[in-house]
Amino acid sequence: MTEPDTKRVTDEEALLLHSSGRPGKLEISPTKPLTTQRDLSLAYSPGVAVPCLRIAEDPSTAYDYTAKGNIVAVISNGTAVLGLGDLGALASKPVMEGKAVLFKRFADVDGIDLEVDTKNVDEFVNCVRFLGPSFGGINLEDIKAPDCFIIEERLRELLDIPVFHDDQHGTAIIAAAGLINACDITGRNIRDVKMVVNGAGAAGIACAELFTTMGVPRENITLCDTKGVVYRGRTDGMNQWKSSFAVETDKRTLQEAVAGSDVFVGLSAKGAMTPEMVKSMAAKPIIFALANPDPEITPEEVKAVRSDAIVATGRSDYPNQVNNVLGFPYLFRGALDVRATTINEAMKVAAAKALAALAREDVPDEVDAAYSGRRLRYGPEYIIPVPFDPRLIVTVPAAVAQAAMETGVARKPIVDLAGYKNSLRTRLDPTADSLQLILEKVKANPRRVVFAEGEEERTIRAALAYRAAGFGTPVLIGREEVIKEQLAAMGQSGVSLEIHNARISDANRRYSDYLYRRMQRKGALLRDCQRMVNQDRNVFAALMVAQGDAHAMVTGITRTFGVAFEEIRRVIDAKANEPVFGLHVFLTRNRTVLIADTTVHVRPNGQTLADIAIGAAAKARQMGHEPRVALLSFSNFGQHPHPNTDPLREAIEILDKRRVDFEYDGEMSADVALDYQLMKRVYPFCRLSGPANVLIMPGLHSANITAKLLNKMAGGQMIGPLLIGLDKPAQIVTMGASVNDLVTAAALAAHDSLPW
Ligand SMILES: NC(=O)C1=CN([C@@H]2O[C@H](COP(=O)(O)OP(=O)(O)OC[C@H]3O[C@@H](n4cnc5c(N)ncnc54)[C@H](OP(=O)(O)O)[C@@H]3O)[C@@H](O)[C@H]2O)C=CC1
Ligand SMILES: CC(=O)C(=O)O
Ligand SMILES: [Mg+2]
Repeated sequence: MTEPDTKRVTDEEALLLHSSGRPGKLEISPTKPLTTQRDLSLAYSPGVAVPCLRIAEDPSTAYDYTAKGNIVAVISNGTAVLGLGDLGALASKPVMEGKAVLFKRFADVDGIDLEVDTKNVDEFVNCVRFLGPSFGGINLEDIKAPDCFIIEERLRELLDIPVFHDDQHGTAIIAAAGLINACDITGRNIRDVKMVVNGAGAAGIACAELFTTMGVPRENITLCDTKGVVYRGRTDGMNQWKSSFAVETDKRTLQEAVAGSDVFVGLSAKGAMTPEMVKSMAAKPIIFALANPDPEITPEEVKAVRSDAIVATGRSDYPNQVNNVLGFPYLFRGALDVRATTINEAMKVAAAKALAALAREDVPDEVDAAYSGRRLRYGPEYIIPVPFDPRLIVTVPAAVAQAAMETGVARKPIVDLAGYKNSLRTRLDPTADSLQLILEKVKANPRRVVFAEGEEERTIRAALAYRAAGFGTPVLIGREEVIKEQLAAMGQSGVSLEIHNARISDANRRYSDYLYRRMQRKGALLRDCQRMVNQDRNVFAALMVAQGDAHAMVTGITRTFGVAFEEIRRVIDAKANEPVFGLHVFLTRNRTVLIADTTVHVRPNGQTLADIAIGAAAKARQMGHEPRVALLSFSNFGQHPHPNTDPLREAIEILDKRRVDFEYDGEMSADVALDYQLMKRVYPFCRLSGPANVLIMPGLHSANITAKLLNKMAGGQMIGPLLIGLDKPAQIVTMGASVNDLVTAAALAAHDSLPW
């Protein structure tokens, strides 16, 4: 079983993430141009009056003329924040922003968080009720029981959009999916299981309800809370929702209830379950310890006493993550797409069954590879899909939308379900996905990465973050006393890191000899090589990689790219017959573009441009994109013959002769490359079948300027420069790189050291 080896993130890192740049995790961006006076006249007064009047006449047109149909409000009063209790409305905001970004990331739903500062049920209901028309749906979050039951019920009656309490139904759907499969794997019929649900709050009651809908007899469920068993006749700490699960029994404690049971579902608090209780359960017990952030009992504690158990938690660092993140984004995606008036039982059951069925399917290679080290094969350690499975966005919303149509709550039924599934596929950005999968693959195969500029504070922080993220062992080059001083200044004096001081390293002689063998016919004496090994940390770091003492290296914040590159190249060669070049990956919501060569060749000739195109196309494929390569210029297809466009035309001829297996064309200007309608209208002969996603620049001036302008001025995410084509993995960041940039570069270098 995979176990969490360390605390994956430190408190400091979590605070830094939330406070860095624009504080928080969300921003709102316009979808229409607002540049000219005409834009303003259309989007605002007078143009805006027209849709207002249409909506007043026919409210359903709000879905056509406003963003309503894709917005879900994530609303809380902070009375049950995760398992942390009543922290109040404001303190719940990080979780609500978090849920909003998960909506966006996993299902392209625009989530917006609202923290309502009242514990009064009537006030809360009134507030949400009157805000309701603004949204396509309402996701209630972290509201304590029993208030959450009353709030949800009343809002469902008052509003004609889906109102869904995530902690109830999101959790119940995922737990039900896990239960279906755990029963299947242990050979149980869901109708026969004896179950204890510990926690009689929002999540516990809703899970028990959905389990009964799925076939578990009500009398087979024993509900427990802080007062023990919820039995018939109990009066202490009761409410009508608990009463509906009160059973006739002599048992009074969790310990008594659990003895002999098949299933334990914990939705209570850390440590509520003990190893003794686990021992007393039936053969092949099913244990869902779902309290967040710490479960009722850890998988290690369970396995120590019962190796035959199937265990799930709410955490991402153990197998079998039963967490509502697998549910709410996709439930709402499906519901919004058919303009559902509600999310009903049929839609929940459809989602649970779709999740359960997906876990039984063969896992795609890229997901499997990313989680290697874990067994992603249907069985005791894989009863539920993993959150980064790209099939979820297609499978679950489609099942939910279909159920909505079948039960008559879809205001806009989908006619072409296959077309709908295709459109779902395109909602996610494959690069964000593939980057995540790359990082997961490194976590599953941790690597030793040398951080050459080991005395720099940013580097030390990145090294700590690299290790904390589970990517492997960071190795710092520098003087131990200086690094320790830095650590102390950072409040991390007790922390130990592997440090190599080049000057006094045991490997010094071996590295000098190796370097001398490479450089003796390039004018260097042994003593020159010794000096380089002693004094130059990039050379030393590269030697560690070249000599197999580390898997990869990262550098760049103290030297310009050119200097760092030259130092590394003294030690590491290019791959045979491949050019070394720099690549930036620019990600925006609707497209991902790879730009090359942004760092190495100042005036590439035709051959080099063709080689760069081939290398960049291969990288695009590795990142999940089918490459469409454009060789860029100021000129389109011979429009302005000029010596500067000759290498581009030559490159096209070379690619023609080499019969490469990807689409390419040029020379063309950037607007033509990126605007497919313009391309087809003006240059219908162009061989690209869509807008270009790999841009090969004619020279370093334009490439480097483009990458930096986009990074500074455009609203997207830039990854890079990635150094492509070296025989051993090394990455050079820019001098202004952040700690996060360094960690990403180190992880990408680590990934390059893995066999493909
Ligand atoms: N994995 C996932 O996806 C999810 C996990 N959860 C987790 O479930 C837990 C409960 O959340 P939620 O239902 O929203 O909260 P609520 O406040 O609505 O309910 C909490 C319930 O847990 C009971 N409880 C608390 N401590 C214990 C204990 N030591 N032993 C037995 N019962 C206990 C309370 O008992 P009483 O009624 O007597 O006060 C109450 O019934 C949290 O830890 C939360 O993180 C929630 C949603 C999703
Ligand atoms: C996951 C979640 O929603 C919770 O723990 O409250
Ligand atoms: Mg919650």
